[in-house]
Amino acid sequence: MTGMIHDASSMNALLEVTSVSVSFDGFRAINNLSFQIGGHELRAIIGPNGAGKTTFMDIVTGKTRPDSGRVRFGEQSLDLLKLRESDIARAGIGRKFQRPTVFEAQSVFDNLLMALKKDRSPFAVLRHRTGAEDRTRIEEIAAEVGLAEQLHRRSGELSHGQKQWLEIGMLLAQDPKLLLVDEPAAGMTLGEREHTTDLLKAAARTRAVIVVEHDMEFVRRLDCQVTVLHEGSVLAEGSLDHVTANPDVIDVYLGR
Ligand SMILES: Nc1ncnc2c1ncn2[C@@H]1O[C@H](COP(=O)(O)OP(=O)(O)OP(=O)(O)O)[C@@H](O)[C@H]1O
Repeated sequence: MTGMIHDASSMNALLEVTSVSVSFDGFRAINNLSFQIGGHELRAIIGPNGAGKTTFMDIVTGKTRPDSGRVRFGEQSLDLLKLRESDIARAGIGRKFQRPTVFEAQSVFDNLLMALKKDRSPFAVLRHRTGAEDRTRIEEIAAEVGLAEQLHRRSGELSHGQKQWLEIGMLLAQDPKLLLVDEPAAGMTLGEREHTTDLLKAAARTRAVIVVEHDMEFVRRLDCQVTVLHEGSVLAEGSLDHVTANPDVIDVYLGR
């Protein structure tokens, strides 16, 4: 039965990581890791410090090359290990780092416009007159991330949470098929966290979203499948209740 479930999911997988390992100075940060995610899925990745969460994202985005294993992406089953970081981004994988990197001197609108036009040269963006289509798309994205009322504010004036949403909006402007988000709840107020969960859930209706997060309450609110990493491998997978009831998970992660 397990085999059948595995085959069925692998047919629909957007990202398929198979038996990947990487060592740094003889230390195995990722150890025979396999992982899959479907096209319209929200997934949380949790695990203690040093479990390999960041290294996993580095491998998927092409920042780190594994020593062995396979990483396939998309309908054409692209071999990501053959692509450069920039080509992987262009193939549809967006990554949000913990610290927001918006252009603070520019308005929210201009930040979104720049993200929308990212594939064009900077000169083309400068010469380009914002058409009605761009304007509509920017307004849609702003509404989606909860910044519809802030479009003409300078980004530097936004709260920490709003800057994070703007950056998620900038990634959405690129229309990625897979979005990787690193600890989005860090430093946010309760209200901001709630809005962030809604936003990520909505984004995952039309794409795959992987959220790496330490905050269990936040993960609970995401209400999605959870993958627990430990020592560079998948220790458990399933609903949050399922994985937190797993004795191995309790031992290595929650029991500390
Ligand atoms: N470039 C590197 N050189 C040497 N060791 C590394 C390197 N990158 C990661 N490591 C080691 O690999 C292990 C996994 O690290 P990683 O940052 O992926 O874990 P993590 O789960 O993201 O941890 P955290 O929750 O603390 O961010 C750690 O022991 C780390 O020290």
